[in-house]
Amino acid sequence: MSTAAIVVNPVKVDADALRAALTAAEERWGWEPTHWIETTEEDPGTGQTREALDRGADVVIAAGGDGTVRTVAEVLRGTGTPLALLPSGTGNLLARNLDLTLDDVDHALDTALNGTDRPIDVGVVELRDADGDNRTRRHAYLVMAGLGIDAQMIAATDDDLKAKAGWLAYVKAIGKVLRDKNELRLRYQLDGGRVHGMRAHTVLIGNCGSLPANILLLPEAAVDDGEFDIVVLRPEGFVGWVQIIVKIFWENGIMRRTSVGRRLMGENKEVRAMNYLKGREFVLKLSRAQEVELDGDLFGRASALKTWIDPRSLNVRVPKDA
Ligand SMILES: Nc1ncnc2c1ncn2[C@@H]1O[C@H](COP(=O)(O)OP(=O)(O)OP(=O)(O)O)[C@@H](O)[C@H]1O
Repeated sequence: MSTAAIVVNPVKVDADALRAALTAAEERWGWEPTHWIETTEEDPGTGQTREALDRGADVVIAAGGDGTVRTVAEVLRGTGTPLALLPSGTGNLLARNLDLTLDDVDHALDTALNGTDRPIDVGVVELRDADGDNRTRRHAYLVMAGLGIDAQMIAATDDDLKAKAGWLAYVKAIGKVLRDKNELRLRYQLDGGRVHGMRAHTVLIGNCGSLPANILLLPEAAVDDGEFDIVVLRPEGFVGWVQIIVKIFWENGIMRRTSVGRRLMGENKEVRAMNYLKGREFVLKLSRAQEVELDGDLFGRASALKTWIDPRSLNVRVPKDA
């Protein structure tokens, strides 16, 4: 008989309801009782996932928000043991990008115990700390890494508003962050090529296309194409920001439905304030240290980073009919 382990963030999950649903799913599919392991503030999932692997779990279910999913995935990367998702945060970035059920616990558990495995790419990043002693920290991310305004936006986003208003909270945060002047000078190298220098406000490195707030910013990014899609935002002045916001709303179909939107976008959908790059390895050096964001959580300040794709290194459970 097979056994699952579930890594639960008890702050995010109704434990009694989940235990009952788990027992029913185990009975439906003939699985042994699931190992129930809770995260703590100090260890948000690393030790728990290692314990699940040590116990020989056939699948590890992450029950929590994007931070919990990222932490569990970081440990499962390269092991072959599949990750199943029981979305319970506000973002659910990976589940959205994989078109998984967001609000049906029984369906999510059926997928965990009786789904099929889909290999996806994982982003790996080495962050060089800002304090100059050249220490590096290595992390994995599933959806995106960001720095510049993106990370500041996450820091400035009010959690209550995020819960109530979804992506509107980010629009408010963009306004707040833009009041600071914070252009970065950066040097980057893509796939070992020439070193480029540029000024920018934000760099987003995407493994999937949908960002927090469920906004599609990187329409071509696919989770298993072995490549990142990178977008560098370098707007000049107010018009540049308007162009970017219009472009994002255009890609999401919001602007396309209005005549104002069609007029603003015009015939030519190229926006000079946005640069798109594609590659497997990206090295970035910054003129001053910046807060870095991985899958929507902040990871401290870094003055340089190197990131690469670990292709198809994580199995994710998806429904058999997906
Ligand atoms: N037992 C616990 N008690 C208090 N805090 C916890 C506990 N377990 C985990 N945490 C904290 O929860 C955070 C992770 O939350 P998680 O990613 O599950 O949800 P979230 O960030 O609200 O998700 P989303 O961004 O999708 O809304 C970590 O900061 C971690 O320290």
